[in-house]
Parts: sequence; C-alpha cells; structure tokens
Amino acid sequence: MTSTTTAALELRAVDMHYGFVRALDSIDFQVSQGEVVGLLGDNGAGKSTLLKVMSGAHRPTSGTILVNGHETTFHSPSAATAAGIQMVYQDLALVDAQDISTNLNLGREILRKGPLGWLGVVDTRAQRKRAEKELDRLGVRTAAMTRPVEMLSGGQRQVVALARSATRVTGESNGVLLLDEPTAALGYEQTQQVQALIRRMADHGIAIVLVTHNLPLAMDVCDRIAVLNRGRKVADLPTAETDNDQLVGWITGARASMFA
Ligand SMILES: Nc1ncnc2c1ncn2[C@@H]1O[C@H](COP(=O)(O)OP(=O)(O)OP(=O)(O)O)[C@@H](O)[C@H]1O
Repeated sequence: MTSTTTAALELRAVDMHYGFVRALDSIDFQVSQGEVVGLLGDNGAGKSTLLKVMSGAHRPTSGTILVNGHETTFHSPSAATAAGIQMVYQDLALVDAQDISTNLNLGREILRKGPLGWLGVVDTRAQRKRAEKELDRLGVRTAAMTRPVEMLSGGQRQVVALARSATRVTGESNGVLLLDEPTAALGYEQTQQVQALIRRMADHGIAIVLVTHNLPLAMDVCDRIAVLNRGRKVADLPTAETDNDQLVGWITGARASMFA
C-alpha cells in the first residue's frame, strides 16, 4: 500500500491479554477499500481474538484502532457496525424458515401503510425489489427470492449471509467485512462460489479480512496475507510475493519472522 492511501481499518500496536495469556502482542494490521487481506495462523495463534478486536466484540488491552484514518474506540459490535465494520460468523445467523428477501432485509424492513392507514405492514414487494437490486449489484444469482433459506445448499446460504453483511456495511463508505472461515463447511464448488463473491465484493470497494485455514483459497483470493504465530505477526506481504511453503513455515514457526 502506498503512503497516500488511508486504510479503511488499521490497528496499531494492539495487545490483548486474557489474564496471563497474551493472545495478541503488539499487532499492526491494516486493510484498505477494495483489498482482501488473508489472516493465517495455527490454532490458538490469535486470529479470532484479532477479529473480535476489529469487530468491537473485545476491547484491546492497549493499542489504537483507526477507521478511515480516525482514531476510534468500539464499545460494542453495534458501534463497529455503525462505523461500517461487520463480522460474518461461521454459523451464518440466517432465519431458516424465511425466504431470501426477508433474510436480506432483516433489521431494515421496508414498511408501508396497512389497511387502517397506519404505517406498519412489511412491504414485501418493495423488499424483494431492493434485495434483487442489491444481489444484482454484487453479481449474485440465487434461487427465487421466495425460497426459504432452509431449502438452500450450504454454499447458497453462505452467499446470502455474505450478501446480507455486504448490504449492511455499504453505506457512504464501502465498509469492512470480517470473514471467519467462510468456506469451512463447504464443498469444492460451493467454495468457488463464495470465493468469487468475496472477489466481487472487493471489486465493489469493500475491504475484506479473511480468516482461513485453507491455504489455496487464501492464495487465490487474497491481495495480501498476514500470518500470526503465538499472538505475534510474523509475516505481512503481497500474495504475489510469497508461496505455499513460505506460508506454512511462518504458520508452524519453522520460518523466522519477517519482523525479527
Ligand atoms: N476467552 C478467552 N479466555 C482465555 N484465553 C483465551 C480466550 N480466547 C482465546 N484465548 C487464548 O488466546 C489465544 C489465541 O486464541 P484465538 O482463539 O484468538 O486463536 P485462533 O488463531 O483464532 O485459533 P483457532 O484457529 O483455533 O480458532 C489462545 O492461547 C487461546 O487459548
């Protein structure tokens, strides 16, 4: 990244302690609009903790968080969402019995006047129209809007969940999506589908942090990759400048830190 670009989200010297456990040790990290940054590391390396700090679920023990260059403190996940930063959880949090459109519009329903003239009936048609437009913009082709999401495949459900998160962060700025293992439960084709959507979302200017244990996925979809090892960042470089063996070396600790 050039010095003229302001990161959408930046962490400076972030520490996170759980009692005596130092889960994050002086982490510097940044992601810019339109960029996909992979966050790799072995079990217990600190990836989830870092995502929790970025999503407002945890307050860091020390360090600074900047959103679009402005220093910020998140007191809750909703404060982070209001700042355009949204965590997408593995378990998706979709309402199974409801259709795609209802799921995409959850929490931001369009209301119209009911039979007695009071505002308060969900405008299903307007909601469907908006959902179609938003999916279209992301280049997503899904089953009919009226299909309950419980009838979708794992990959389609993940696509709906990602699209829903994207609609929540794309306001005036393009927002930041934090993805925790979005393909963990998916087969090959479904992973391809989700991978393509991640790329398209970045092409729309969304900044994306992708935590994954799937190295080929990270190599394919990420512009940049950072590796954590026991709470420290040991590598951070453009994907084009690294390879599978190097990354495995940093993940396992066999390779010395770039920053030592
Ligand atoms: N709530 C907690 N209380 C105490 N220690 C914790 C807590 N959450 C995480 N830790 C510790 O912090 C360290 C980092 O854990 P974290 O879950 O962030 O790693 P991770 O890279 O996400 O691992 P995984 O790939 O297994 O999910 C580990 O040593 C873990 O045991």
